[in-house]
Amino acid sequence: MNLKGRNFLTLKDFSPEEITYLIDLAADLKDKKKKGIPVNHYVGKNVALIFEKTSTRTRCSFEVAAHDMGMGTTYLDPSGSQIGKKESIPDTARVLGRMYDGIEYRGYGQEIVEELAKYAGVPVWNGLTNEYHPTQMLADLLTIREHLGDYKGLKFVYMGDARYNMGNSLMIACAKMGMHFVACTSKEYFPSKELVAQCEEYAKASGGSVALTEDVESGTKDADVIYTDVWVSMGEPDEVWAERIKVLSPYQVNKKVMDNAKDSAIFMHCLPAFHDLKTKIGKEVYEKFGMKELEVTDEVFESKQSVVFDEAENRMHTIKAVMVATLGEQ
Ligand SMILES: NCCC[C@H](N)C(=O)O
Ligand SMILES: NC(=O)OP(=O)(O)O
Repeated sequence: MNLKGRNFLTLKDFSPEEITYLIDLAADLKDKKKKGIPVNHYVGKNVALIFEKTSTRTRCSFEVAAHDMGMGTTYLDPSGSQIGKKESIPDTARVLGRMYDGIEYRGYGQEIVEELAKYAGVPVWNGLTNEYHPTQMLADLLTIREHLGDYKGLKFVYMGDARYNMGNSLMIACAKMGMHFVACTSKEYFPSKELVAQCEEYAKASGGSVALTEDVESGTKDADVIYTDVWVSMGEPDEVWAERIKVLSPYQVNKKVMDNAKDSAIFMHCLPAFHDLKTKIGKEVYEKFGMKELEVTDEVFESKQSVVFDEAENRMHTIKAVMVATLGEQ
């Protein structure tokens, strides 16, 4: 399989075979790293990492993966560059494309990363936009495969805000890989009709399915995977907290939800998660709304069924695979 020169902007652009190839490659790179076998023949290559929103996992994954392979990295945050203020995206893309072998972008609208890719002339990797989070998908797919084996026929339930980057991307990933995706949430947080229709087409080809429900009992019954994400995403105004808590509280992942799923079910979350009072925002939310736990209870987060730190680790191995594949296996 040759993905050299390709951008990685959304999983919509990749066939199930290409996705499987990237996951296989990530599993191989992970195995090599664990055995201490170096994959460091990318010396002389350099990548630019643009973050217009904050990050722990994505930034660290790109940096560790690049450094493991002998590459140089430059981190650009919104305050440290001209991007979007003095300099347009097409100009930025053409400048960085002359110096770097690949560019990661995390920011707001998907159209920004698409425009960057149009002008850069080198592979561009989407490190999260409002609409999609494709590198997270590869980590999640690798994690599911490690814990549950084959994807085909698994019931995958996403609870919470299903019309944003994580809900959208997981629906695409599940539909492409033959899983039965269920968005279990209030109907105002269902994914868009257009994306649902597109995913139904993917599911037809893969043997999967897409369903939307407001009913927690039937939605989570016998699930293999229960997934959730923060109720308020980066870049959204603080004012939405009250409404989100009111509408999404019935869709919190708690013991009752996990007990309704299969005994073998796993709990997943892209992180960061609000499951205790150890964060600044968590404390503020508690003071304002009296909620100690939001999208997931501490009990579930810390349970044996929780695979959230496997997902976090797999961000690095899968991002390494994306870079290897699109820069060219050497
Ligand atoms: N770290 C991933 C966070 C995903 C979340 N929906 C956000 O956009 O903030
Ligand atoms: N899951 C994820 O994207 O984490 P960061 O926001 O820390 O990069």
